[in-house]
Amino acid sequence: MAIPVIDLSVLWDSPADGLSEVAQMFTCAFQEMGFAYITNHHVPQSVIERVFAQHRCFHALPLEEKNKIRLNQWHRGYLPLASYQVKSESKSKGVLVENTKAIVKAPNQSESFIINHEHFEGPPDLKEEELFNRYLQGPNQWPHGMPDFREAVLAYYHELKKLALELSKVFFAASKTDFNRFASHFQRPSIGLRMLHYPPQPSPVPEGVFGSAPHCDHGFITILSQDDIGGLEVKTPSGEWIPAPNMITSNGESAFLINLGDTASKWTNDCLRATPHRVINRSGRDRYSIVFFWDPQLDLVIDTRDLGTHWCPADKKPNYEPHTYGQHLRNLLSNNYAELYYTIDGANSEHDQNKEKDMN
Ligand SMILES: O=C(O)CCC(=O)C(=O)O
Ligand SMILES: [Fe+2]
Repeated sequence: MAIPVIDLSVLWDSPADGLSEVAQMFTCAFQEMGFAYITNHHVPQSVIERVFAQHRCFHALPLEEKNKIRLNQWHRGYLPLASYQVKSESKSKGVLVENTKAIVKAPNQSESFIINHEHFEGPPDLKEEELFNRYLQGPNQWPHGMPDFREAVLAYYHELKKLALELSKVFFAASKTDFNRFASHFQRPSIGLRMLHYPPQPSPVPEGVFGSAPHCDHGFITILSQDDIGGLEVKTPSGEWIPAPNMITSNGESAFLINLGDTASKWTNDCLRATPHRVINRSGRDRYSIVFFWDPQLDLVIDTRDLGTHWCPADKKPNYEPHTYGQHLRNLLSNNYAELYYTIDGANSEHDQNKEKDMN
């Protein structure tokens, strides 16, 4: 079983017909494999190459420099090598597919630089200082003296935002639902952009040690870009791990890999799949990837019924109770990351520091 390729050309060439055509390909891809390459995505190759060049420069900095911007309680900054171990188990279509505790024996063999949406992208009626303390609404951290890095990352970020919005329209077209009903929930999206460096893993790779342990993503849509080192693997519905290498199209452009997170899968009543994936870097070389997590506003209620009866017939009860995306995200992050967070003055943050705070 191969990872399908979705060519987005028709989306730009004839938007109305193109949308339903792409939505059909999207449905096929996500009912089955749960991963797809997208080509002709309109993100300039120069923007991708520039951000990867800067990505390498950042991770080549001395550890001391990177540690100055350690991951803070707004989930922004630098996460050192092997500091984080995946704990959440993975379900796909409601069925346990990765018993994480039994499989994972070591922290992820990767280091990351993470930015999220800019905190000033918050509700227009809130003052910045109020917003500052709200869940996940804080400032990004940037390495000192690297203006080119910041510029390259933000250029990439803004291109991917545009692309992700188009992919959201495809999701709603696949759900036979008018995107405009939800557009406002994507005006202040929850975005995570994670730039991962995977040093080569020793050979043979010990059992249970991963660059990225098997997991499903938690959110709505993920857009991944990677170098040509390989190492990413995707679990097929029949339980086989298959490689998901970088793909360069005939016009010399890098394709993106896209997948759905748990939120999208639950929203569709498990009809579309969130698929487990993992990274093992057996190449003997350094691997670099960039993951763009595109999620709705934290207060959006995820309710299958809001997508009509396309994914769940009227006479059936949906598999999940309605819940806000913020509740889901908070559970996930506090389960997996909270003890890693550093406050601005360098001390570890309280585990549940933000528990009682507002969700917006
Ligand atoms: O680095 C990769 O290729 C995948 C990383 C990933 O799956 C994630 O960060 O969620
Ligand atoms: Fe992932």
